[in-house]
Amino acid sequence: MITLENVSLRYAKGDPWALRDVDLDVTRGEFCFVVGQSGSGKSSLLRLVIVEQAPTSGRVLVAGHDLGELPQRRVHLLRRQIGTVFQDFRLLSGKTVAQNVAYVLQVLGARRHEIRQRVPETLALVGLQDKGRRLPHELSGGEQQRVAIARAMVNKPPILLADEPTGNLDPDTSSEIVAILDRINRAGTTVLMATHDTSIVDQFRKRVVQLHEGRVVRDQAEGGYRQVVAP
Ligand SMILES: Nc1ncnc2c1ncn2[C@@H]1O[C@H](COP(=O)(O)OP(=O)(O)OP(=O)(O)O)[C@@H](O)[C@H]1O
Repeated sequence: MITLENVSLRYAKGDPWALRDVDLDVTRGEFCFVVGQSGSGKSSLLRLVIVEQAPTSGRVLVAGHDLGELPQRRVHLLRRQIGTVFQDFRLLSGKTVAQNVAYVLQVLGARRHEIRQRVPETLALVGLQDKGRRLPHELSGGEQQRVAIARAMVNKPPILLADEPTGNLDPDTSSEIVAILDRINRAGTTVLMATHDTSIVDQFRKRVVQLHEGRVVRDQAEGGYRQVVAP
């Protein structure tokens, strides 16, 4: 579903490498954490997948498309297949919860009856069926992040990217949010989540790809945040 082949990235000549010789293959239906210290390249990796950034060298394939060969006019079609969630929620403050979620479908030109059906369905998926008329500032941080997840999922993309989605949340709320991502993953969506939340990674035991100075230094099934070295 997401493949990086020998990918390196630096933002400008003379800069350090943000990513270096990265090989990664995330198959359909996987849940994969990308971990590493601040500046290790996690966000850069996600930016390549969403076509916000081209690699300096190497190949990136997403949902069967070689991004190096994807014409600019097709990029928006690929992005429709990728839901995104960020640390800072990025909701539209003047719109209600339901309007925030509906907006995506409106932009995609969905029919009104489809919007009327999909929005409550998706709010129920994240447990916010009773909060559709609230404004974002009337919600807790965890609830705002649920709205962001609903917005990301309302058009049923096969891929969900999450960049530090628990960065602004307390530990219990963080667990709830990742439990929702886990549920979405179990329903078939491929999830790639960048995080430096140690307890979340240890709790959920998914595939862990660890970056250090742009290189993959660990790729472990059901891993913890830190590699446990056998005595
Ligand atoms: N737009 C940019 N222009 C120039 N350099 C950048 C840019 N974005 C990131 N970098 C550099 O690329 C490297 C990797 O950064 P990146 O944001 O991918 O790391 P990260 O692991 O996501 O960090 P954090 O956890 O702090 O978000 C860093 O050296 C950073 O300074």
